[in-house]
Amino acid sequence: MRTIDWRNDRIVLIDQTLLPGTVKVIHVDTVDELIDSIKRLAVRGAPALGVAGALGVALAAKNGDDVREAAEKISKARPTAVNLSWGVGKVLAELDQGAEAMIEEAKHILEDDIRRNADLGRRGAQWLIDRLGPRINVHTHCNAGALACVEWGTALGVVRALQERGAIGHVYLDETRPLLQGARLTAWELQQMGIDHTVVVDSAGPTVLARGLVDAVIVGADRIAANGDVVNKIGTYPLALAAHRAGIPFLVAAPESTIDPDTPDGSQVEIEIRDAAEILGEHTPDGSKALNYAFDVTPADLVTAIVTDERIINGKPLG
Ligand SMILES: CSC[C@H]1O[C@H](OP(=O)(O)O)[C@H](O)[C@@H]1O
Repeated sequence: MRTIDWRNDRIVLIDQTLLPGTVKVIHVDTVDELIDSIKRLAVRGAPALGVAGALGVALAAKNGDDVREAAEKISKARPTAVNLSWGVGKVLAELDQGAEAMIEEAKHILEDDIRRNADLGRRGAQWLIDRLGPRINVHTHCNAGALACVEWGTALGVVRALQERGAIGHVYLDETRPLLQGARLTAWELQQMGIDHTVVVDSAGPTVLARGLVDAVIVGADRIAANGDVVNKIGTYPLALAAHRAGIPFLVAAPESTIDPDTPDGSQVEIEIRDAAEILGEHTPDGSKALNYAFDVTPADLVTAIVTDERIINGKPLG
């Protein structure tokens, strides 16, 4: 089952807010329904957002909507992952060719995501085996698996390729509060893959590294700036600091569509601040405030290497 797909001229997607308990496929017939699915993280993850953006513009064209207006609204649904506006822009560029051409471009982006992430997964696995093989324990953060893409993950795509080569040891993952993409989604994917894994609380991630329980950290990305700064789920930056301190590789796995050459560095990236209610709950006194950053910035000098579907980038500004 794909995370997101185009069937009978409709967008279909798994509602990830209900996982792991319920696998519910929802049908999206309007741009407003798609925007709601993006905002509430029914569909999420940078590559999946790129595909959602592409399919959303195609849907607008099929429905006879004002396509430019729809493209603008979809792009604004979430600000940080560059893939969303990338996917929107790729299909909007076909506007003059008509709705059928736009649908074909969106379907190409959908199918290409699978190939690109399989390529980057295998490239990243080989990079790790060459340095750390033959059996590698890793720590990962949030969910950068098939549920963040179409059906091949990025960080978990590397794990899947390590498994293909018999080189995956144990995977440690953190819960990733407040929406628990790690404990709910990554744990579920690893269980489906038959890969041994252990969940820790977010703040324990650096201790997992300091105690030598893993050989490398692998994470995804939502936007990679021109200087190599990596924007990813909140909690990534502390892991990069801890990896540097522990002297282990910090590997970022992302397709080329996550690289944003128009943004000079991470300080220029809009970091999504989500509703405080996602953090506050019955355990917190009324009147308490919450600051709910959804992402953070890992400076390029803490990133050992970036693996994409086309290349390995280590320690150099992106060109
Ligand atoms: C393969 S990119 C996945 C990336 O997206 C996640 O963010 P969200 O769950 O808020 O969409 C997180 O940053 C992951 O690393």
